[in-house]
Amino acid sequence: MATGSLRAAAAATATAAAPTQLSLSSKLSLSSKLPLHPSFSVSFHPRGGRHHAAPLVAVVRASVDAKPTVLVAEKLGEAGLSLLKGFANVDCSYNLSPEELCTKISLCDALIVRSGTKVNREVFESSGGRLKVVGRAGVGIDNVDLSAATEHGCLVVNAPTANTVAAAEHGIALLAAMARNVAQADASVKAGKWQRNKYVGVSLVGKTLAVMGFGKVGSEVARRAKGLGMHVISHDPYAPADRARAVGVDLVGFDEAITTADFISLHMPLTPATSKILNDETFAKMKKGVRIVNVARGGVIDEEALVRALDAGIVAQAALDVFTEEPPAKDSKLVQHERVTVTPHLGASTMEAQEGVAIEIAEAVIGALKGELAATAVNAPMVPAEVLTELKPFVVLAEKLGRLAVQLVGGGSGVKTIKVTYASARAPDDLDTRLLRAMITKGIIEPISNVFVNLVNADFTAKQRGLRITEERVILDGSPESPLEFIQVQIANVESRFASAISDSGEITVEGRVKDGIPHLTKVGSFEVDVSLEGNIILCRQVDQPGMIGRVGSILGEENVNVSFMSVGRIAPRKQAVMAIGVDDQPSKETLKRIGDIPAVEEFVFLKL
Ligand SMILES: NC(=O)c1ccc[n+]([C@@H]2O[C@H](COP(=O)([O-])OP(=O)(O)OC[C@H]3O[C@@H](n4cnc5c(N)ncnc54)[C@H](O)[C@@H]3O)[C@@H](O)[C@H]2O)c1
Ligand SMILES: O=C(O)[C@H](O)COP(=O)(O)O
Repeated sequence: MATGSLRAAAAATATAAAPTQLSLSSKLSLSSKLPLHPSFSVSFHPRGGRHHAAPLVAVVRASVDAKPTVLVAEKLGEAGLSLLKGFANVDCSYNLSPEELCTKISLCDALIVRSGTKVNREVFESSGGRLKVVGRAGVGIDNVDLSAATEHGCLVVNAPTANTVAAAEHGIALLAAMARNVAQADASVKAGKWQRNKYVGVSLVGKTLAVMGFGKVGSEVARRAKGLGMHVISHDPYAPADRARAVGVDLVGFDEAITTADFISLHMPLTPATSKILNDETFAKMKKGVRIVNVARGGVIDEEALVRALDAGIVAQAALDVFTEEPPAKDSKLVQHERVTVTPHLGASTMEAQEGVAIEIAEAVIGALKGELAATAVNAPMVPAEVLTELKPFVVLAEKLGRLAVQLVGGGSGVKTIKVTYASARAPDDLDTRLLRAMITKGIIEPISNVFVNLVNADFTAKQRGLRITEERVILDGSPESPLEFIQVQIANVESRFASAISDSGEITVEGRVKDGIPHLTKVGSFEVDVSLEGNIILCRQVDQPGMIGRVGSILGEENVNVSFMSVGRIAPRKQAVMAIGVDDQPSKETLKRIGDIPAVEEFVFLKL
């Protein structure tokens, strides 16, 4: 095999149907050079973030001559708007009907929404591939169809931190207001009444509060409730117990939480698992007289069941900021219920939070449009920023190897099985290959389709096209300074336009390395070559004999085709050899014919990078 002694071969195998969600769109790409789509280029900039891991994002940079257009479909803070205006054409169109949104979206590169706009599949389909980023100016992304976004290669980013405190404060406000009947008493006084006995409340101190979902908002609510003298427990199957313990909160099971609580405050996302998690069955288990606060999502409560539980006296009171349908029907029994306090989804609505969210989302959207990594990507895999930095040249290598391998396929058997081998001195779990796999997929699919592949949609697209990509690790001896020694891409069960590209084991095989930061092709079939992967490549198989390099070189020179690199790999002197020639320009058909006509040339192929 290639350089480096093998300590052990073969490790983890993965397929294209990997756990991350990935998909595609036009004019989105990951490579630093995109000859097919010259108006967009992409770069990788590791960006430190609040999180230890920065996501790998399919990102785009608009060309200098074309300012991107950002549609802001819901009210956004001024600070965010002015950031956006410094970079893009900004169209603030609020209260669009679904039809109007679908019409406008085909003219937009990015869309910014809050929770009031449904970004459904139709929106992505209507964008005609132009929409590259959806920015959710807030946390919950349940109004964005993530599968459709992924399938269309559209990145979704959110603003997950700037409204946390506002939501927690609103939860506490509702908790206290509910316990002391503030809203009902206020309405009563304004109606000219003075009902001091009717609005006797309950105290919070010493009561048990169950925080359902110990994430950003839930933990802030817990901290504040502790300050009010409440006994706080929490249910969150995914939260680390030590983080809860640090706040003085015990994590408990779902049933324990709902059966022991005097107050239940909901702070989990709306997912299939949490949908209607409070229902007839669970209300029946609660303490009689329990009080419920919901500043998460309306859908986590079965609202009809809540009305029944209120009427049955199981639930004494509820305070709700969010509803299954927003706005709820005017005659909603729940909203009109005497013991229910409601607000119109105001959790994030403080001046401070809205300015913060606007800046957070504007930065994320601009960053994504510029080709930077988005720290808040929702539908792209997460890989630590430092890993991205060191993988950058291998990312380019990976795409180019994919591009070369697929162009070597001939006949009509169809590409189905791709094997990628990563040779590295790193331990298997110390090399994240998702980005590399995505780029190989891009390299393989783009030359043979009109599909544009990026990190968001690579695995999805591969799966859709029935490509089976297996990954194998070769563990090399030596210094693990560099993340990778070489990458080998093999396409099995196919014929080749260039028979010499078929290795002894029967697959089209190309292998490459990074030398001084530049990707090189170092093996074709069983032939060792060395040509930098820049420009385009001519591969020639000939009988090894003096003067061949000169003859081919002079034909290219006469036709004004600039040669950047040449290398010959041979089995033995005077036997067959493969010459790899890097050329800056695309040679004309006549030029290629002249090369093919050289008597010693047995086969040749021109490959675009
Ligand atoms: N009303 C508002 O204006 C407003 C403002 C901000 C956030 N929110 C909503 O509040 C919720 C929480 O936001 P966040 O920023 O804290 O999110 P987060 O992701 O930081 O926290 C959510 C927590 O819920 C937990 N969780 C997931 N499934 C669960 C389950 N089945 N049972 C219990 N816990 C579960 C997760 O482990 C996580 O710790 C979201 O629904 C968000 O949309 C509403
Ligand atoms: O998920 C969120 O961030 C909150 O529900 C806020 O939604 P909003 O941006 O529509 O106020």
